[in-house]
Amino acid sequence: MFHVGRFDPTAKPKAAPASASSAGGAKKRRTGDGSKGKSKKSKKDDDVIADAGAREAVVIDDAPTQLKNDDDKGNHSDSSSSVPSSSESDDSSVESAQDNVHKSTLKVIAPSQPISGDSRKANRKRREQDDEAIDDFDADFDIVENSAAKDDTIITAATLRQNEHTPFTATIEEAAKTWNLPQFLVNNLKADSYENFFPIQCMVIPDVIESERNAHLRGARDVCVHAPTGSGKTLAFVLPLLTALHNQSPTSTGGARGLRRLRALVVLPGRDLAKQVYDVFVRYAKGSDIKIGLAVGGGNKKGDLANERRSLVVETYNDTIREIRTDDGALLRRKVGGLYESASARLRHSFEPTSLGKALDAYDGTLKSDSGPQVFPKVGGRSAVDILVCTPGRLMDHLETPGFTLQHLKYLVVDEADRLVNQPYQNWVGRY
Ligand SMILES: Nc1ncnc2c1ncn2[C@@H]1O[C@H](COP(=O)(O)OP(=O)(O)OP(=O)(O)O)[C@@H](O)[C@H]1O
Repeated sequence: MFHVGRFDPTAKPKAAPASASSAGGAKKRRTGDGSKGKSKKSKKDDDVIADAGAREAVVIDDAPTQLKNDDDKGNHSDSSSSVPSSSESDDSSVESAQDNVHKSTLKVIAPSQPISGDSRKANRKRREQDDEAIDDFDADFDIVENSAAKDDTIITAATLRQNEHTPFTATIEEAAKTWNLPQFLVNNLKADSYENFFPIQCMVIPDVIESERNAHLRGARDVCVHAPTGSGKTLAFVLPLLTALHNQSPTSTGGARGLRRLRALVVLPGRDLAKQVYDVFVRYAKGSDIKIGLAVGGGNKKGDLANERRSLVVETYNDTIREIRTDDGALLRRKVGGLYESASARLRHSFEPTSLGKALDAYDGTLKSDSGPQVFPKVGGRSAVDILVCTPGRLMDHLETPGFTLQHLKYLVVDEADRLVNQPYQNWVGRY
C-alpha cells in the first residue's frame, strides 16, 4: 500500500496503516533489520513538528500477492461511504489506512478493490481494453470507485484514466511527455530499457505530480497505494519525488541561495530494503543535482555513525580542534571533539542571526532560561542531501545529529508500513 499527502502538523501523528501482511503480500526482498529504535520522546521533536508546517506523506505497503477481481462476485463498495467497504481482509487494511491518516486529504489507489455502482460496466470495458497490457498482473488492477471521489478524497482507476489519458500501453516517452517528467528521468528509464510504465505507475505517478503542482491551490493530499509485490511501486514514488524535487531545486528554479535541504524522507523497515530503494533513487537521480543519502546503521566499525553524519550534514568534523572561534579569532566555545559547523555557518542558519550566543545555543539544542535549560529545536541544518532513505532506528539516531533537521521536510514515504508499525520502532512516528 502506498499513501501520499500533507500532514497536519498540529495533529497527533499516528501510526501508518494497519497491517496488510495478514492478507498476504510477503515482500520477496524482505530482510531483518538489526537497528534498534530508541523509545524516549522529547519535547524537542514535538517542537520540530510544530515548527515544520505542512508536509506531505507517502505510505507504501504491499498488497496481497494473490489479488482477485471481485466484480463478478458482486462485492460492491458502499457508494455513500468515503471508505471502500468489503468483507475482504485487504479492504480492512485500506480502511485502517484511511483511519490512520487524515481522511479529509486521503486518496487511495488500491488495485483489487471492488468497483461500485453503475460504473462497473464501463470500468469492466476499460479493463478489457487494458488487459493485454496488464497480463503480467492477471488483470488485478481494479480500483475503488466511491462517491468520496466527488470530493477528491478517493481517486479511482476510472477517474485517473479519464483525467490523465495515459493508457497502460503508452510508451515511456509518451507518458513522460504527458506527465512532464524531466529529461534526466526519461534518459534513465531508457537506459534501463523500460518500454511502458506498469499500471500502478500509470495511476500513481501523474496523480502525485499533479497533486504537487496544484498543492498551492487545493493542498497536497495523502495517497495510499496497495499493489502486489513486484508491481513497480518503488518507481511509483521514486519518479514523482525526483520530479518534484528537481522542479524545486535551486538550479532548476534559478534560485540564488543554492541551499540544499532535506525535503524527502523514505523510511523502510530493514537495511537491505533501504539499500535497494537507495540504489533506485541514485540510479534515477543520475543527471540531476539531487543528492540522496542513506542512513541504515548496522555497520560494525566504530566510526560508522560519525561517517554517516558527515554524509548527511554539511559541517566541520574535527576530533582534534576543540574550540569554536569567531572569524576574528575570539574563543566562543570549547567542545570535546565531535561535530560542529563553523560559527558563521551556525549563525547563518539560526533563527536569531543577531545573537551569536543564542544562535549557538539554539544550534546545540539547548537554550537556557530562568526556568533552567530548555529543549530547543535544532534549526537550519545544512543538509548534504535532498532525500534520505533510512531505517527508523537510524533515523532516531540522526535526530541527535547536530545540523540534522526535518524542519524542511516536504515528503514522507513509508514503505511496508505494516511491518514498520509492527516493529518496536513504531514510536518513531511519534518522534518524527
Ligand atoms: N515500468 C517498468 N518496466 C519494466 N520493469 C519495471 C518497471 N518498473 C519497475 N520495473 C522492475 O520491476 C521489478 C519490481 O519492481 P519494484 O521492486 O518496484 O516492485 P515493488 O512493487 O516495489 O515490489 P516490492 O513489493 O517487492 O518492493 C524491479 O526489478 C523493477 O526494476
